[in-house]
Amino acid sequence: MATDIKALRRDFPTLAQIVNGHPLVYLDNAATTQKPQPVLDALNHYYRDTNANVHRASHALSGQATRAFEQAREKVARFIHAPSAREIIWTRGTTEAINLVAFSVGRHFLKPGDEILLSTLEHHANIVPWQQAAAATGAVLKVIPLTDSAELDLDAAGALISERTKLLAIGHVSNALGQVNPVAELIRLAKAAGAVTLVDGAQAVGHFPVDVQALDCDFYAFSGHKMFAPTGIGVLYGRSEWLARMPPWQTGGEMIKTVSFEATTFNEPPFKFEAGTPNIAGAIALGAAVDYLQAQDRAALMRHEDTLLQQLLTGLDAMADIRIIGRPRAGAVSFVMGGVHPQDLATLLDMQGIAVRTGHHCAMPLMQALALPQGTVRASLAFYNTSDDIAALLAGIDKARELL
Ligand SMILES: Cc1ncc(COP(=O)(O)O)c(CN[C@@H]2CONC2=O)c1O
Repeated sequence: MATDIKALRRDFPTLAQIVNGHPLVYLDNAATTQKPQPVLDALNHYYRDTNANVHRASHALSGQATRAFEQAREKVARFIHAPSAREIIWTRGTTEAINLVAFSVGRHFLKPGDEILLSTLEHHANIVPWQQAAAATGAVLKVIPLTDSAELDLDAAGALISERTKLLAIGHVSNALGQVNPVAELIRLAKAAGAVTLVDGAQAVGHFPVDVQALDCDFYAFSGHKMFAPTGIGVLYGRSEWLARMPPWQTGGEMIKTVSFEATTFNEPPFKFEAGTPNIAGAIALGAAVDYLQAQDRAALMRHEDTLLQQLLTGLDAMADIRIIGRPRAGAVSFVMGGVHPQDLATLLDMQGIAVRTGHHCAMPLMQALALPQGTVRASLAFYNTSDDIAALLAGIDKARELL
């Protein structure tokens, strides 16, 4: 049965807008995705019907809120095939998830001379926390270079991995170039050297199924707002053996067992890592986003997205003044138009109702490596985009060219 994309689009109210006198063509999904009505309803239902704080329930509303909150955790565990919901920690997003590991693993277990292995493709959220951990511990960063086609150089990665490699932090999908990294192979190589492995999955979970057990990573981080859920809620999956060893990174209420002025004992994971009142509505709505995705034929949606990607790549390739950067395979396509500042092109596209992103995409080291000081124009897809959206973008570029 073909997936009816036009019917799915009706689930996303924001897509029906008119922008600058034109129907919205939303191609900035790598920045944040739109939210389906069931996710919006879940937010509203919590605040309208079951609003209460969670855990330590002493009344009916709090019991309902706690059950919904913990059911959402169970849903996320199943969504990424984690062995247990106890390995699912709610965070504000990918950035906070990575900071948690950089603090509770990096700063507590790294020693002078230890090596943290990153890649040139990383988002700042998967660079700066490790830089801070290295500065605090005397560990050093090692960076996997790019090939001539701007892809991660797996051979170079193998040569960089040694007994000094104590932590690998790698993006699953590049937010800037839409490249899918060989994370399973990198994890295998790093684990063989005895390293801890973290995957930044921000740009993966909204596009294809993720299986943390198949990947065999120790940590997997992602944001709800990249997978059709609200902002301010994200997930850190952590292998239970590591969560048991890690000290808490924020302290206060919820994350304790006992407190006295003499000493404090901490709660068990995941609660040890969830200090204070959590984003209850966000977590429940993330659970609703998981339900929504799992009710779809995700293989069909992936085929649809890939068809759109090929349509876009073919159209851009046919333009003599457009250069596609890298080899995009999921979500995002970055390109430059000869001699035109990316923002100038994006502004002319916005005037036609077409939303794209420009600049360094929080990947300054990547732009430096690619000698793109002005960054790129990035169009990024989701399953609710259509062939008409791609055609509108390509026509919009042609029209912008006439105005430049
Ligand atoms: C690969 C990757 N890692 C980490 C993050 C940080 O996520 P949070 O902001 O949710 O913590 C992002 C955000 N993507 C940025 C946000 O806007 N445009 C982007 O490409 C990302 O794409």
